[in-house]
Amino acid sequence: MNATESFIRFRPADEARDAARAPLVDLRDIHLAFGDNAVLQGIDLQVRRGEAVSIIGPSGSGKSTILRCITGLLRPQSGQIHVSGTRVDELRTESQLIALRKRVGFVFQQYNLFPHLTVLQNLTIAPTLAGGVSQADAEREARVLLQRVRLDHKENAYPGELSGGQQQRVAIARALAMRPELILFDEVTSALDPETVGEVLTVIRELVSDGMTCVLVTHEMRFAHEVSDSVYFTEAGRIVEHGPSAQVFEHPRSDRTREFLQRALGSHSSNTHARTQGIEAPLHFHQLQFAL
Ligand SMILES: Nc1ncnc2c1ncn2[C@@H]1O[C@H](COP(=O)(O)OP(=O)(O)OP(=O)(O)O)[C@@H](O)[C@H]1O
Repeated sequence: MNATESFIRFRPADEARDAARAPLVDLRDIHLAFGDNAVLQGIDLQVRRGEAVSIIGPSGSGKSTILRCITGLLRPQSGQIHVSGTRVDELRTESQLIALRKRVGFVFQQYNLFPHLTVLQNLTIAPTLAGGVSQADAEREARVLLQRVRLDHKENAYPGELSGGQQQRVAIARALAMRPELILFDEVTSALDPETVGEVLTVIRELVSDGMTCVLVTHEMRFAHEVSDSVYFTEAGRIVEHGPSAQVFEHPRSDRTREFLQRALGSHSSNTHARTQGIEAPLHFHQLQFAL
């Protein structure tokens, strides 16, 4: 695979065959408590390469905690976490955790951009400092990624000069700049004005359709239904239901899932299709490879 292909992240056939055998993310019987608050009580969760997986459920049910375990920010009291062949729950040193986080992108509700750096500098700083990429290559890739999230005209702007949706798209591009194997999205639209939610969802939808492995914690139920290959419904630290998106959303087996979805979909006025009209025509990685 040459540098361009690796950056674009198409999945060759042999990788797809390997992926069918071993999940990229594999959580087995995870237990985690904060003091006497048992937050995760036997979580089993798998994500295959190229899959989009959503974790949905009531507030406080442990969704964000699961993501933080995957990226090594939290260590469970028991259970195993495998990410791309690494036993995350056994990592001990800071350098091991940094190496993991280069491979696992994490986009939060808060954008956490460096306010004193331009958009382009926000994208190049980690690849050049931690990724061993030359400044010229980092800038070239950053510009492609900014085109990818339709912010190429903002490369010299500072985060404070951007809308929330634009800042979140920079945060997604910054995660991509590390060439992660997967990206975790933790309620990335929750803090946005309604009119900018659609532009962020459009970017995520395109990543999913281009084969980026994604784990989404979201309250955007219609979006989760649309983009996910599989869905986990959590309640009180347990997986109550898991299955293909169509099954969980259209034919939930558990009464709790059904009740939750009725409430969430009923009370949520968003219309995914309407909300994704926020930005111009989709631009895909396979188009961008010619720009590299
Ligand atoms: N650092 C922490 N210290 C103590 N308790 C915590 C910590 N982080 C999370 N919790 C608790 O763990 C539980 C699960 O939190 P978590 O954020 O994973 O839920 P969630 O399903 O993502 O909720 P929401 O949808 O509201 O974001 C909650 O009871 C929360 O208060």
